[in-house]
Amino acid sequence: MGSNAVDDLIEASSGVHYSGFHMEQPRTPEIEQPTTSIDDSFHKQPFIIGVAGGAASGKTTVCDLIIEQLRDQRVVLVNQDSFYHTLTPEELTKVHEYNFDHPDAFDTEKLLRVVEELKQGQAVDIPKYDFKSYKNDVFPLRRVNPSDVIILEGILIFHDPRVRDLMNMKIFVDTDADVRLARRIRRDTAEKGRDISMVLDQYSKFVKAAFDDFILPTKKYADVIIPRGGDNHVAIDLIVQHIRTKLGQHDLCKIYPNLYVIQSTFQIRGMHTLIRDGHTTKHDFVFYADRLIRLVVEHGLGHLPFTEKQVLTPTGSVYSGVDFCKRLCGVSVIRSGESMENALRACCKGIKIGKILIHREGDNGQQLIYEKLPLDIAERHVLLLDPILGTGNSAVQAISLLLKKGVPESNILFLNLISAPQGVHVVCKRFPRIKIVTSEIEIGLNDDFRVIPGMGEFGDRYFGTDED
Ligand SMILES: Nc1ncnc2c1ncn2[C@@H]1O[C@H](COP(=O)(O)OP(=O)(O)O)[C@@H](O)[C@H]1O
Ligand SMILES: Nc1ccn([C@@H]2O[C@H](COP(=O)(O)O)[C@@H](O)[C@H]2O)c(=O)n1
Ligand SMILES: [Mg+2]
Repeated sequence: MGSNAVDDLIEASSGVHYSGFHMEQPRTPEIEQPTTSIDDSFHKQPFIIGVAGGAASGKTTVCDLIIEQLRDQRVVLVNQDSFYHTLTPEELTKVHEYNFDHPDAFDTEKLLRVVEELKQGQAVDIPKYDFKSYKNDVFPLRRVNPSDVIILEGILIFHDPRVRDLMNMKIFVDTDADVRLARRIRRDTAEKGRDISMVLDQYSKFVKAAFDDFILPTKKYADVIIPRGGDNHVAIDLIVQHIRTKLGQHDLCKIYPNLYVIQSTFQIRGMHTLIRDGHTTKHDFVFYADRLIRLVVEHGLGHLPFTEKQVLTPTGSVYSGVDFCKRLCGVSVIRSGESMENALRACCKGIKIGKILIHREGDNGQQLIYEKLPLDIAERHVLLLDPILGTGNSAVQAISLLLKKGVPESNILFLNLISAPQGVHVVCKRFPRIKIVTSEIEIGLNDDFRVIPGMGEFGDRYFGTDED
């Protein structure tokens, strides 16, 4: 990847470009401080999949199977059929001469507008097409919300390069012509109110030729070709696995391989929704923060080294497993980091936990006030605990202290609940060998260097010091 591409990625992943922002720099009035505002332009880009193939090849069936397997993701299916032009009264009188398999039969400009809006994070109204009346203005329109995954499906969805360019993954469903025709006869007679002779007539006049002239030539654009459509479970499993991997990756993970964002699920989103809600009670805040912390800790422990170990089970069989890394310690950044200690203790019996207190002076200065660390910390893997990574200033102080105590950089795992891109850049650039495990990446920082959207003062909400 060229340096320009990396810069572009950094800029995109930060929401705002902080080219003039350095942690050591005093905040001088003459330097205009960048502001990250929660504007509509920032949102995670959806993963867009295109599914093409001949009519009745099994495209919709394949899409349904992908959606079913991606059940904990927000997925929306957009059919190219919805963008058929409504026939004029004149065209309606000669409907048997109309070629529904030609690229001009579709309103591709409208399709592009709709997908662009969804990409921008806006809800859209999609027309509903009626195969019996040949109209696409059937009310009510289909309301579609922005989603993590958008699937664009249709016979000619790879035809227009502008639509193709929107796609992160292209799938071509490859089914023999005789199977397609047989399925088409069954489907169109059962569902579209046509008789066999009409279906065969349309097939020989338009469908077969259009497949050879327009659909088959787009097969070369596919990343994955699925023979046997919905019957090909191996292909569908592999596709779903790939989508999951891509969805779990924040853009920042592509820049910093040591940044790990735990894979989002509706459960995780739900817990975040609760702890971010300013109206959530202290009791609920603690409950859901604890659940999330436990997930982050468990995920973090997965990055520790292990040794292979075999044990004898009560049945007398050998089980080949692994032995946990024993030389561990936690270090919490007082005060918020202390909220993560219980989860660490619950996972690692008898773990030693040290403490660091860093005082924030104004918005920039960070001063180390107190430290109490195990004497043999240099021989241990350290799980550094702080629920929020904001500017990265405290993290840099804490990590610098651990390094001074002789802890190898690669033995430090920094665990937090939320990370601002600015903090990630600061920490990962300065300490490229430490690992950061977090549950969500934030939009950025506001004028006061507070994480947004954030969740307010974590320590106050967790320990109840914001209540009367
Ligand atoms: N593997 C399959 N075996 C049998 N019938 C199938 C299979 N895949 C799809 N069908 C049937 O064939 C018809 C066309 O499938 P569909 O998925 O709607 O294709 P497309 O969206 O490509 O037109 C549907 O009636 C569907 O139920
Ligand atoms: N009024 C219409 C519109 C389209 N068709 C046929 O539908 C096929 C595409 O839909 P798939 O779900 O099979 O991809 C295409 O072959 C058109 O001929 C139609 O018959 N009537
Ligand atoms: Mg279909």
